[in-house]
Amino acid sequence: MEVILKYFDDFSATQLDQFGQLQALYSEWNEKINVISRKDTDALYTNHVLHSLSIAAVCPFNDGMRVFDIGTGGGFPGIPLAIFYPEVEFLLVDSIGKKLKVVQAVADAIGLKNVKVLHARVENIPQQEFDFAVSRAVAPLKELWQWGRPFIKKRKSTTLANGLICLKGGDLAQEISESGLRPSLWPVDDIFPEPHFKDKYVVWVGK
Ligand SMILES: C[S@@+](CC[C@H](N)C(=O)[O-])C[C@H]1O[C@@H](n2cnc3c(N)ncnc32)[C@H](O)[C@@H]1O
Repeated sequence: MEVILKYFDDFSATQLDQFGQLQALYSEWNEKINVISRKDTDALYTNHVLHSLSIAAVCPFNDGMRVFDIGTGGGFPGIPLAIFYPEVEFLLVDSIGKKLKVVQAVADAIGLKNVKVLHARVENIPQQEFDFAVSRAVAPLKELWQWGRPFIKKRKSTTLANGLICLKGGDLAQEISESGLRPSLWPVDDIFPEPHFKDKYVVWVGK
């Protein structure tokens, strides 16, 4: 938990309590349903919570926005972002129902009111409007954009135009070239200088 307080110092008591409960909740649930690598549960706050919050550091969301998380798995980046932005509405989508059971249980346990989960392949979700799609470790950029784009309202409502913000690692040159897109990239270790974030990027594509 200390690692997130190194970088953010204005959380409310509710947010501190919610972030603080994640360790025990994910340790308990991960024993039953594997949603994060077992070796990672000890590093939950760096590898999962802070990593998710790099999206908030790059692109501040406004109150009232709607954001969907493509392939949220156990709730990343959606759950940390929903704690961070209590006035933003989040839809967390995954095709594996048992993972969403964990997400719903965590959201209920910490009293998150701005999160809904949807068990579906993202290609099949009913048409609706969002300001941003977020995603981590799900699919190549080309596919993420094909899936997310139809749902995103075209407008500039914050410092970046509405679009897709995803977390990716490694050498992205080929993936970007195959996508035919011109995304902007921010190295996560420029935002949060922690060794775990070497070669990890926040990637934004605007609509
Ligand atoms: C490697 S996991 C990453 C989970 C989470 N985003 C994280 O970073 O911890 C990929 C997740 O994407 C989901 N997924 C893959 N393709 C999907 C699709 N087309 N629609 C919905 N979920 C999908 C999988 O079920 C899986 O839970």
